[in-house]
Amino acid sequence: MTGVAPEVLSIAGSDPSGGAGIQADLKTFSALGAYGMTIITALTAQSTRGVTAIHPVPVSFVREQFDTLLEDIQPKAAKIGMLGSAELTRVVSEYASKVPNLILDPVMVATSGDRLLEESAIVAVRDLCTRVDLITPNRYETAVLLDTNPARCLDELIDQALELFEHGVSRVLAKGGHMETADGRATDVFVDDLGDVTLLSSPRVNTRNTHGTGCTLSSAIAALSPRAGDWLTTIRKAKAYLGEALAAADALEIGHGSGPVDHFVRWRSTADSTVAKGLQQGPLKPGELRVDERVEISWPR
Ligand SMILES: Nc1ncnc2c1ncn2[C@@H]1O[C@H](COP(=O)(O)OP(=O)(O)OP(=O)(O)O)[C@@H](O)[C@H]1O
Ligand SMILES: Cc1ncc(CO)c(N)n1
Repeated sequence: MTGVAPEVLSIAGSDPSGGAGIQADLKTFSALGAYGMTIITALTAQSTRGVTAIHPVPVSFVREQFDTLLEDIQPKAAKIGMLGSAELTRVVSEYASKVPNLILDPVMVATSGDRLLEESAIVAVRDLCTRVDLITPNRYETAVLLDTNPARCLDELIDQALELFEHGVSRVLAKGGHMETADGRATDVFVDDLGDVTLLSSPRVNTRNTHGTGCTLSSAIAALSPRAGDWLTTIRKAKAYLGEALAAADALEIGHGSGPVDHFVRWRSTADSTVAKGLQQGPLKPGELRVDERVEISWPR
């Protein structure tokens, strides 16, 4: 049965501050018109300032969540975020073949610098990378997956993304959010299933409020993948959405650390003329709110 909103699943950890993890994923799914569902792998005690504790969900209960959900609902796409441990990574791997359009964000460290994946889980994460349709590692995660040093420039990031592809990963989006480039842009490297490389570059938003950008991007790709067409188009649309959410992040004023992006920027800028006006008049030029292109969905529906 196909309804008005594709069923999209987030397999991830909880962030009580609402900017990353399953909370960010559900907001992103909703903002982009998908029907969001979750399988929770871990609870974190976390704020915009950092992570103070992690409480993993028992492996048997993660299995129970999968079995119960999949008996009833077939997701049209899913994203995998925080896994925490090797055992949880292996359990999620068992279910990888049951979900189409599967995206793995190999979360290792939070924006605050706190570890979210045990060192001993890396081998299992490498194996999971070869069982999904797309992986979205940042510069640091790309290096850990390859057991090498983080790329110092775009050329090195391209080489590393291609190396992951050669190791049997279907598609790679190596994110350059953490890399300083001379042109001051945020550039990601996409390697498609034929090994062809496309650079996706967007204006760098000058903000410290980047908590959950990685979660938001992988969720946006999942939310759009059942409808947007090919992977490159889907990723472009997801980056466009994230660019707008990032550009509006400062206006949210949430927390005292690295705050979240504004997942509902599109709703706000159409529904609330005061915010729309603020966005136009803020430090950003209006044209910079658009990254590559807009997603062709109207909101509110
Ligand atoms: N300041 C910025 N301006 C514009 N785009 C950005 C900025 N920072 C990150 N991005 C983009 O956001 C996406 C996420 O990239 P990033 O490298 O920050 O991922 P991440 O480290 O996994 O995120 P997180 O901080 O949530 O763990 C990428 O597409 C990247 O290019
Ligand atoms: C639960 C969770 N998942 C992922 C991230 C990465 O941003 C985070 N900070 N928290």
